[in-house]
Amino acid sequence: MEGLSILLSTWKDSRFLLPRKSVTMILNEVLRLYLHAIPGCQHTYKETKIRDLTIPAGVDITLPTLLIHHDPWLWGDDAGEFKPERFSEGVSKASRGQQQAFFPFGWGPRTCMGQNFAIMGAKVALAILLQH
Ligand code: HEM
Repeated sequence: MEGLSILLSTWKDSRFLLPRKSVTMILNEVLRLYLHAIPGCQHTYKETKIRDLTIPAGVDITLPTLLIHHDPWLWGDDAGEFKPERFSEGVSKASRGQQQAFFPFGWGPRTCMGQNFAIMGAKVALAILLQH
């Protein structure tokens, strides 16, 4: 699967060619603003240290993805607006250098296993929508 640009390039009218980078920007912005997935929840089975933070055993930990994805300090005063162009120079530039502020699929060893499958499905859906 070569992504939306290939799918649409089979269409004769070049007005509908959407660069692959733009597709990524659009999907990133959708995942940033409208993520309704329940954030991953992890559990400490023993006392756990993360730098200078000590978390006792038996704690459920989750991150407020939606709040972080909407934080004006990270994303700017237009954090609530749909602006795919904010991702034109990558995630880091869009989020004041805080690459880890964007985590629609979680992070680390328990990151979403279906991430690539989900993105591919979204690209196909977008292509079908645009074709019609
Ligand atoms: C846009 C769509 C999706 C989003 C936003 C999403 C998001 C997430 C998030 C936030 C987690 C938790 C990660 C963590 O605990 O740090 C997760 C886990 C997981 N996701 Fe997804 N997901 C999506 C689609 C899918 C699809 C399509 C599949 C399967 C085909 C899938 C399979 C899984 C599995 C198996 C896990 C558990 C991984 C583990 O605990 O090791 N996800 N997903």
